[in-house]
Amino acid sequence: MTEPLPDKYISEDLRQRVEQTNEGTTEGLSTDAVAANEATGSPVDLSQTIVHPSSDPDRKTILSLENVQKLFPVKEYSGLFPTTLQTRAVDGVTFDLAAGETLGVVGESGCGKSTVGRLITRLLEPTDGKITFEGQDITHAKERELRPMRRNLQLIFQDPYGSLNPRFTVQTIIGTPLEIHKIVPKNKIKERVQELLEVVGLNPEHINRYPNEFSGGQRQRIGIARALAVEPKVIVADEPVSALDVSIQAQVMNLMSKLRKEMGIAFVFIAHDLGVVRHFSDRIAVMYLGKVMELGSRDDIYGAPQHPYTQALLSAAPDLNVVRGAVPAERIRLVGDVPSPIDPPSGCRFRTRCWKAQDICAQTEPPLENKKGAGSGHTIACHFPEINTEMIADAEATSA
Ligand SMILES: Nc1ncnc2c1ncn2[C@@H]1O[C@H](COP(=O)(O)OP(=O)(O)OP(=O)(O)O)[C@@H](O)[C@H]1O
Repeated sequence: MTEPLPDKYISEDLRQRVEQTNEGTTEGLSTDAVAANEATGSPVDLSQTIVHPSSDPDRKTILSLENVQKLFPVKEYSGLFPTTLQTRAVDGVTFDLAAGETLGVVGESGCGKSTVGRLITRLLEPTDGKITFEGQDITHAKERELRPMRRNLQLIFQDPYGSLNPRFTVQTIIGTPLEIHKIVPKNKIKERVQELLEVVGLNPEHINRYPNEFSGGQRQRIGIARALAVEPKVIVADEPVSALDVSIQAQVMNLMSKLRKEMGIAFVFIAHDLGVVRHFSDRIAVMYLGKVMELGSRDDIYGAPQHPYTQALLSAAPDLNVVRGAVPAERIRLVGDVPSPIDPPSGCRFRTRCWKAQDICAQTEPPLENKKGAGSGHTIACHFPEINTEMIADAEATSA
């Protein structure tokens, strides 16, 4: 059974923040749902408890990206002299994140998900666009200005092996951020590290162990404890469970679900697996070749997806049991490879693999906007979106 975190784990600052974050929310994540699923080891089913802050005007925006772009210079050696080209890793991404909300970011390998994560945490500086955190423009903030903000913008890495320094003990790994950000007095650091180990389900007596003395799942828990230590407002989790065994994945996901509610943390959850994202996210952004193709609530994306690319991704994952009529009964098979981000197609980037593409798709880039039949806050970048007519018919029949 998952108990709520004891009072000692939560500072007064954090408690007030959690109360503010949860104010005006219809319902939060049920820890019972987490507990029930922990017993079976399966991922959490949030179907009855999900919160959609996007449709909740009381939730305040904590982070926003406006038309953010990141170009990486790459050298090409085709002629006598190398030419410098640009990889358009992220090319005009816009979204907001509300306090306490979880936004899932999905898409195939190379679509720019990790780059978005690194831009948000300002490990990378955007080439263009604007990033705002709590109303403050941090797009080009220098390291000195970023330092106080780093506490609030934490990153959990994909690789639990490479992300922990093998020469440091757990006490140093988790204790250093506590010391740098002066979270607790120096003489209380050890005690606090032990509390954090308990919070993430590790033995506090293992405080003097080194990373190589833990399993992959345990190391990821250490990474989570390190991120939690500074009581952040936003955590970017970049494929946090993809390197773990399936049974361990469920445990780590359940732990993060519990913590995000009880500590009021907003998450940007990056994954290529639509199944993992579904269980963890309030809203989902589907990316393709550096762009967001579709953005909507969990119900929008899994119940009434309108972008052909989202439909193709869902259609390739029959285990997801999406809503009837949400995707064509016959599996959609995407042909061809993802084009190079150095020279993406004109107009709609997905058009070279899209079965609905017409001339306009090569000429005009479709904006990410609300379309007919889509709920409020559900935006789609497509000239020919698919509408779930069965769902609309059902809704009309119910209201008649
Ligand atoms: N430092 C870099 N220099 C040059 N190109 C880069 C750099 N980092 C990323 N890229 C390129 O930018 C594009 C997006 O990369 P990114 O890692 O963000 O994708 P991703 O969706 O996270 O992929 P994956 O799921 O495989 O991690 C890729 O084409 C990648 O090769």
